[in-house]
Amino acid sequence: MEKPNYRPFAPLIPDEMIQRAERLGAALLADGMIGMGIPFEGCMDAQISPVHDSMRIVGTAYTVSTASGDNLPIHLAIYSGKEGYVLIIDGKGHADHPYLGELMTSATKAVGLKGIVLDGLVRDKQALIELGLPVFAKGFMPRGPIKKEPGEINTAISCGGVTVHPGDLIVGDADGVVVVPRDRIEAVIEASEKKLDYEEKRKITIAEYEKKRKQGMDPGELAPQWVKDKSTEFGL
Ligand SMILES: O=C([O-])CC(=O)C(=O)O
Ligand SMILES: [Mg+2]
Repeated sequence: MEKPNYRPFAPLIPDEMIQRAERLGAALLADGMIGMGIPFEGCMDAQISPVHDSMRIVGTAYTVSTASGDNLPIHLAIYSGKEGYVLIIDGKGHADHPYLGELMTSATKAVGLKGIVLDGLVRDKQALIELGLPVFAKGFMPRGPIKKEPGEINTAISCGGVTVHPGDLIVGDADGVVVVPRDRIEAVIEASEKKLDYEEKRKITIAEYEKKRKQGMDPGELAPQWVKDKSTEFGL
């Protein structure tokens, strides 16, 4: 029998980059990908959402490919999992069975993996919330999974409409999941940090405007420069 396509782990993304990405979150990283030619700014399909809004994940991609509700490859990937990686599962959007639940998520947590992103369904929702390990999926179903084929591990996959290579940066939070290609991480983080500076300044301007207005003072202008430029362009 032909050996399954199981590849070695990509190196972990350095801690310094992980910490910078943690401060940014999914939306700012998606902004950082604007204009870089990365399809859909690396954003997975909106149906892939956290089991609980408080769940946040930042880590290095460890990929699995499977289909038709078959969770055998996911079991095999979990038990050879390593600390610091995020399990990214291409479940082909299968909607007739869930792929995993409480036991597999506890095992994922036990081996030190940072969480799970799955293009498919899960079960045991309440237990997953209590476990607290970040799990991102397309929804829930109580039915049992299937166990059949070995699938693939650590190959390039598609998850939520985005290509994911082992070693890519994965960031998920209440807004959804973004994938930053490995060779673009530094450039994307730098662009996202610039956007964060802009947003922090903008929040101060908005708060000052509100305070002055409430105190009966002239609050000045609220529209940012780019809106004023657009207004001029349209003769407003
Ligand atoms: O039974 C399974 O394979 C999936 C599941 O519910 C669990 O991981 O708890
Ligand atoms: Mg279960």
